[in-house]
Amino acid sequence: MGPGKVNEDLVAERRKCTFDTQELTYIIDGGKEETQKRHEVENIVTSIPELQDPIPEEYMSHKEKYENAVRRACYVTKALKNFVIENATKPGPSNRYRSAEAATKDVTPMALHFSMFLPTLLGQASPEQQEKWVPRAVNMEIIGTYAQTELGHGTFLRGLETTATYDPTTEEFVLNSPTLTAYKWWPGGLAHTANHCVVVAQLHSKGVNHGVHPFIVQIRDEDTHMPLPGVKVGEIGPKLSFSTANNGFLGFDNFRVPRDAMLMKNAQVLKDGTYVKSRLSKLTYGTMVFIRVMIVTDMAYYLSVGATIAIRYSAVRHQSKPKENEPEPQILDYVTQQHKLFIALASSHAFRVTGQWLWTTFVKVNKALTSGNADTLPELHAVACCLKAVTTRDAASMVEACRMSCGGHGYMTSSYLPILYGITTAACTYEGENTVLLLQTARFLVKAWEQAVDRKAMTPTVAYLVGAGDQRGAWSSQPSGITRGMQQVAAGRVRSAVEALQKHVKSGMAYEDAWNAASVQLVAASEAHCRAVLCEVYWTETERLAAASSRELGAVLKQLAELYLVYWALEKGGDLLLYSNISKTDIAYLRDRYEELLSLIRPNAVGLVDAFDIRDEILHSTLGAYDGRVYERLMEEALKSPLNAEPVNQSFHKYLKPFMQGKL
Ligand SMILES: CCC/C=C/C(=O)SCCNC(=O)CCNC(=O)[C@H](O)C(C)(C)COP(=O)([O-])OP(=O)([O-])OC[C@H]1O[C@@H](n2cnc3c(N)ncnc32)[C@H](O)[C@@H]1OP(=O)([O-])[O-]
Ligand SMILES: Cc1cc2nc3c(=O)[nH]c(=O)nc-3n(C[C@H](O)[C@H](O)[C@H](O)COP(=O)(O)OP(=O)(O)OC[C@H]3O[C@@H](n4cnc5c(N)ncnc54)[C@H](O)[C@@H]3O)c2cc1C
Repeated sequence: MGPGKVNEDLVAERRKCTFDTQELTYIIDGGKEETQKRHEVENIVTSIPELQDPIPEEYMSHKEKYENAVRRACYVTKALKNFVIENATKPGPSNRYRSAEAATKDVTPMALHFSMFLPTLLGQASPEQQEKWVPRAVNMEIIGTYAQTELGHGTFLRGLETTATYDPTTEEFVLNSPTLTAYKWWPGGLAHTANHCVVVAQLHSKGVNHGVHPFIVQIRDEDTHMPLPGVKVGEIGPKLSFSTANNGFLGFDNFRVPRDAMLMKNAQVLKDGTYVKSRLSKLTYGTMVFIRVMIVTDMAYYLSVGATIAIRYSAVRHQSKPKENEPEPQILDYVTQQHKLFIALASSHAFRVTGQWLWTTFVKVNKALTSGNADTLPELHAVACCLKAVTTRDAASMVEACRMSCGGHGYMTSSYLPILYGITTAACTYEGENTVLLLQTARFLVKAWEQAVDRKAMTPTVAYLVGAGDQRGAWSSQPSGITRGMQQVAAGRVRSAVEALQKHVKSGMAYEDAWNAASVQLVAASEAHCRAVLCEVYWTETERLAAASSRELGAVLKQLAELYLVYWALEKGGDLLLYSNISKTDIAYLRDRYEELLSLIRPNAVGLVDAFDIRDEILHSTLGAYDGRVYERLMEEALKSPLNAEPVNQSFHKYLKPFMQGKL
């Protein structure tokens, strides 16, 4: 196989694909026009001459990696200015911004500017403040981040210690970090990239603490980039991944900012220090809801990357000889390999579809909020919390399964899978630690259960709870039957958790202690509810998409969605036996059907990942490139190791030789 030639296994795989991969690409991108725009963006990014690295990023020092990431981020952002502006001012799930991924293999130090700083200005600043700050932020005359988490507190926002005390004599807020644990800790880009940030601090005025509020704060001189007097800022050091994200710490010592640094769309402080309450205190948490909604689509993307790498590699890789007289099979032909990988493929579609649904819900709720109606906010918060938690947990474990499915080569950084795992698993913690978020959803479910028992009107995502305890109904192993079964599991789990909670309360426990005692069950109830939502949204949307697609593609889309449902029905077999009318025979049928679905998807596996249409320059993987030249690429990358620049390393003369000769 010469350079540039496509691996023959991949050629054969592509030949046997039964559907038009481009038709699916258009669906994934949200239409032909979106695919074209994404290609346009990618063409710009991949032709930036400055993006050719002198040596692979992995071999750079910590400091060099950061400097290189800043260089790349600047060239990419400059080249993509128009798209960046469009994306920043019209947010929503789109594959276009993925092209920014080409800026760095890891996370760009400008990520927080776009993902949280700008959205906070758009969501929390008054119209006058937006006029002042948004154009500067959009044009990147200033670079910002979102500084909320502290050394001492990330989850418990009411426990944050940074203070912003209003001084009416100068009409300024005085920012302070009264303790070590009050230092901001984690914000991306904070260390050496940002010169502004949104700081979340306890607002004190006229001697009263009004709780946490957001402030826009300049932390570095716009010209010299020196930290301003009273600001202590730096980097938090190496971590599992995010090595180029430039996460930082930040402390304040009597640092003064003008009154209008407080973002005043919701609550306000008047010149004399009078505090004007927000009509809804939780609006301060709005940026977090927005990001949690976006994360669901991020996870769809990360899974598409993991699946592309592992499935292409599995088509190229041959191993073992089950039949002595036949060639070694492609590892993709092992059903256990299909079991590891096809669920990642299906989950990517499930999360994309659900992410889109969640975004539509978010937009509707925000429209209602603008006209003063906050009735639907609790449901949005509840569903965004559990979807963020479950999709990040699934994505992290499935990306790790993709990595392990590539055997030893999956452990190579050049496969990209270790980096991808580091990025994906971070999402289980950031933007709300997963268990904490599931417990938020549980609060909503407990109330919803009480309403369902009283036969009150229910909001859409929990409507299935009404009457759930009365009649189980006949089991059906068809997709809509499985979806109903997952709802029965969720209802059963919610009921059990509520009963546990009530039992603890009746035994004399304080409600908070009873909550803690029942919390394992409460988390399980949230997960079950979330799975029911995922199954329903994915199947309903697949039926619509399949009906609007060619017969060939429609069939494949349905196989994938059914695989997702059957996989989770089997995973939750115990719960289904407890809470639905499924029988042992039904479970045996589902096992057979699962194997059948794996074999139906097998011929299209490579076509399905090709349809994700992720360019090699963005995939960054020796194992997953389109041409499948896996071994050549592994060797090419290995030869780039600085250790291979000389045949004998100086450590031999300095240490090894004297050591081996007993002269050390
Ligand atoms: C690239 C990576 C970038 C990463 C960036 C970051 O990580 S940035 C950092 C990201 N950091 C994080 O994500 C931090 C995670 N922590 C948090 O979000 C919050 O502190 C908390 C929600 C855990 C608790 O907050 P608390 O102690 O103030 O609240 P509570 O438990 O007492 O509940 C009171 C009521 O409020 C309701 N409610 C709560 N939130 C919302 C909302 N957003 N909307 C609407 N409602 C909401 C809740 O349902 C409850 O209603 P109920 O039942 O009474 O009717
Ligand atoms: C890669 C990365 C990037 C980040 N970027 C930013 C950023 O840009 N800006 C920013 O402000 N922050 C950022 N963060 C911080 C992040 O938002 C917090 O780490 C996160 O919210 C979790 O908070 P914590 O670290 O305090 O965890 P903790 O709350 O201390 O969690 C530790 C354990 O305690 C448990 N726990 C805590 N409270 C409860 C409870 N009430 N009930 C049950 N269990 C509980 C948790 O489940 C967990 O198991 C980032 C974090 C990471 C890892």
